[in-house]
Amino acid sequence: MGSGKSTVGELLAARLGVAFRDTDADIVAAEGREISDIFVDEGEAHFRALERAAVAAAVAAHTGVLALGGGSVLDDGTRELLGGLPVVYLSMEAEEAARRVGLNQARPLLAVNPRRQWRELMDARRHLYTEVARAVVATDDRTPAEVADAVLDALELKTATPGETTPDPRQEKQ
Ligand SMILES: Nc1ncnc2c1ncn2[C@@H]1O[C@H](COP(=O)(O)OP(=O)(O)O)[C@@H](O)[C@H]1O
Ligand SMILES: O=C(O)C1=C[C@@H](OP(=O)(O)O)[C@@H](O)[C@H](O)C1
Ligand SMILES: [Mg+2]
Repeated sequence: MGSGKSTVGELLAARLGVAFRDTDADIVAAEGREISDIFVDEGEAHFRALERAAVAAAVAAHTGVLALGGGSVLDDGTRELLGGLPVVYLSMEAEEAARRVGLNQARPLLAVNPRRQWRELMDARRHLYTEVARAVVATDDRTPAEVADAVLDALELKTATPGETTPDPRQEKQ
């Protein structure tokens, strides 16, 4: 959570000239409510069932860049579906995670003690991210645009507009 899957995924799709999709956004759109509300109303197990279906639908139908939620790899079937696909694990250290998502209420699994919860989740999941990943890209000291460039390098992908660097959305807003 917070490594930049949604942010970098969108930039990467723009660089490649392909569509972007995010399974969390698919779930929110289909359910008509926020992820935190799904967790509160029906619990994590229900969210995981929605997520499993959302990932399967997106992997079957989508051509382009797909951002998953950080817990989707917990599902055995999902990890199988990802086998053979160019999956990128965006990594970062706990300190950076706390800076990025520590005060953000949108992630129910980090609601109480973000730094500790993030560490515990990573300790339980790191091997799963490594298992499904074709490439691992560290994000700590990189802007989202630099992460997108590193992903392109790691997967040896060509951009739709060669020679152009990815614009940094935070700079564009100023
Ligand atoms: N490389 C980065 N450097 C600094 N902040 C980042 C970086 N990547 C993402 N962020 C910020 O961190 C937060 C979480 O990013 P997000 O893309 O939602 O992560 P994820 O989808 O992996 O949970 C957002 O506020 C985003 O702007
Ligand atoms: O890691 C997790 O268990 C989760 C990650 C979130 O997505 P991001 O990884 O995009 O933050 C979201 O799916 C939900 O809050 C649960
Ligand atoms: Mg996300």
